[in-house]
Amino acid sequence: MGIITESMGIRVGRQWLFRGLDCAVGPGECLALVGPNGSGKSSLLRVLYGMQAPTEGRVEVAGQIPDERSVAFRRRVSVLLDDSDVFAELTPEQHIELLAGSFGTETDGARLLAEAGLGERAGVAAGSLSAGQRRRLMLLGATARPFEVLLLDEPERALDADGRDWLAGLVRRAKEDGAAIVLATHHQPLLETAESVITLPGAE
Ligand SMILES: Nc1ncnc2c1ncn2[C@@H]1O[C@H](COP(=O)(O)OP(=O)(O)OP(=O)(O)O)[C@@H](O)[C@H]1O
Repeated sequence: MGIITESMGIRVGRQWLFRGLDCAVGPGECLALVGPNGSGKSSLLRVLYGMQAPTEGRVEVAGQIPDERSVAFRRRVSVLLDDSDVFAELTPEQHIELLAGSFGTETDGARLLAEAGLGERAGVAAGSLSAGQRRRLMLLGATARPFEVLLLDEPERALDADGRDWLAGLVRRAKEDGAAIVLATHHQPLLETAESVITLPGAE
């Protein structure tokens, strides 16, 4: 089902970030968004997650008009956006247990945490993790659950070289599992996993 936009535009105040955006991302495909700071990558991802409506045009995600308040929508669409965060009081282990509980899935938390490089830190409060470790936990939170659509805003932020390799593997696996993916990124290996790239022009 994936993601479709038709003649979509977003205006902020009197300024159009972009207009006339037509795109289609099918299951197992990845679209990368690039463009300078302030060009509208995060705004576009927020529209795809139904946090704000587009100013004009049509958007369909996982077969419906995006609406982050809809539980059914949130179960099909997983996100890591620029304001995503961890639960500071809970440990990484507890994050994974919570996720498995709410989706009713069998999850090998110890293996996932070890692969994420969080094995040693699995039992400490997430609030005391380093920025890169928190980022790894957020990425696990977005991917260690079922989803049809995955939206990621600069997922490589705060990750070291090993973390970026691990992230590229997560994205490849999500594609193989049939997810439709849109990610904003400045990281070349992630761009290379994408079938298509949209460059938002930014201020003229
Ligand atoms: N809620 C808002 N109110 C006013 N202006 C906003 C709002 N959200 C975004 N903007 C403006 O819209 C423009 C696009 O912002 P956005 O965060 O989408 O860009 P971006 O491409 O993700 O940037 P970056 O690469 O810095 O993350 C910016 O000029 C920003 O100031």
